[in-house]
Amino acid sequence: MKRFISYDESLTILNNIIFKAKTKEKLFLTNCIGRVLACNISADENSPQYPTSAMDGYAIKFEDQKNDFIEIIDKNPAGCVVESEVSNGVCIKTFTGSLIPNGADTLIPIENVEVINNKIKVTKEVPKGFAIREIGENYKKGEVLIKEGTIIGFAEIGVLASLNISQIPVYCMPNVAIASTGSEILDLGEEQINESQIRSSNHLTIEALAKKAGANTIQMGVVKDDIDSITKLLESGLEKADIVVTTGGVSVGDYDFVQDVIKEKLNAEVLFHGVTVKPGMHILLAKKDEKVILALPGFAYSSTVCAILYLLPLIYNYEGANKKLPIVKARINQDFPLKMNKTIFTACNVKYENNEYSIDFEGKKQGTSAILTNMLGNPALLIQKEDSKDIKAGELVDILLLNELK
Ligand SMILES: Nc1nc2c(c(=O)[nH]1)N[C@H]1C(S)=C(S)[C@@H](COP(=O)(O)OP(=O)(O)OC[C@H]3O[C@@H](n4cnc5c(N)ncnc54)[C@H](O)[C@@H]3O)O[C@H]1N2
Ligand code: MOO
Repeated sequence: MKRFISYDESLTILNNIIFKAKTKEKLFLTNCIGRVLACNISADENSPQYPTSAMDGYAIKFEDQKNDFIEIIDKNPAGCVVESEVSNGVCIKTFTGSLIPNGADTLIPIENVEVINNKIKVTKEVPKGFAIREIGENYKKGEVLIKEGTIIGFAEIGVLASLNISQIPVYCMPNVAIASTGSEILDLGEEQINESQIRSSNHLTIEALAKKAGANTIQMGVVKDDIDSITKLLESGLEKADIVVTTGGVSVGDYDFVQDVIKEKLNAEVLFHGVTVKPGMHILLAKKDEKVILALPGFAYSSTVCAILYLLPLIYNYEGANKKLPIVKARINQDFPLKMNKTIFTACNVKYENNEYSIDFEGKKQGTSAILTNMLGNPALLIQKEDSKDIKAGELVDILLLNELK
């Protein structure tokens, strides 16, 4: 007899899965966007390495601002190293990004001087050290700038480039094998030979989700409801992949063989089979050696919601990413009673206006868990926890933003 566990229990089990030791790969910087850094990155030099000008102006000695005139003895464009030095009574014209010449301790901006016959007269004084970027202002030699486990984004790429680092180690992404089971489902292009057959969407929806999350996907297509085909499919999936995802064949029908194969043919360790969620109550999670099998229900909306709730966190876990599903608060426009004692995920429309998210259900169809079209447009999932109260219009509720996953 199936023992249904709560959504929270299922997440605890999911989050406790330990995959085999993480492997690393070295990639060029811009191929690492969204990936997890596999080492600490420290600065091997100060930035800036030398005092540098932050403005266009004249490098002077601070006390010379009182002088009637300071003589300009040289020009110091960015990218050059000027030989001359600043001493009392003389200055060097210096530009943003140029090194501050030896002897100078202050940069007086162009706007604060009058130039008369190759001399400057200070019209507005500045404090000592003005507009000089000190050694190590940006970072100091030896400072850990980016920690192992960080997700690489634009700022990390820029900092790595400034360190002249072209390749970095990142954790490998999991290989995810995906297949849909069902004697009534047809793969793309397969000929329909009777009216009961439908086109399979699940294997491709899940491939899209997994790919967007960065996983390496292995598409295994569609297999019929027979024990041998499903056994071969799962064995082959487990050989190639770290995570095998199937859809269909996990509920109570005579032809729901996926669960039997997982339990009896593969002797996999079932971590749970049955969760009090809607949709997706028949979901099954199992471990075989260091690999994971996620068997999702066949209905298109169910399998998609479950892939979001369970497969994406498995991918984040595998790559060591401290990532969470995008769950935020939103204001709901209507009463929404809790229809059953389960954690329920209902498709809604979301918009962001006046600094808050709001949701409505306009155009959303009601019916079975087959309605994938409810996820088109600007969708989110309203989350009602199983122990929660009926929702009243105008309240703040939890929603999962689906377009963030697209
Ligand atoms: N007596 C009961 N019947 C059902 C129960 C139950 O508790 N008692 N649970 C229902 C719920 S809830 C779900 S969800 C489904 C799950 O069943 P399976 O995982 O075994 O899925 P299938 O029966 O294979 O398919 C269900 C449905 O989805 C369509 N389907 C299947 N694969 C695909 C695909 N790749 N792409 C698109 N659509 C697909 C399939 O034709 C069926 O209509 O069981 C309920 N029944
Ligand atoms: O488990 Mo089903 O997905 O609730 O319709």
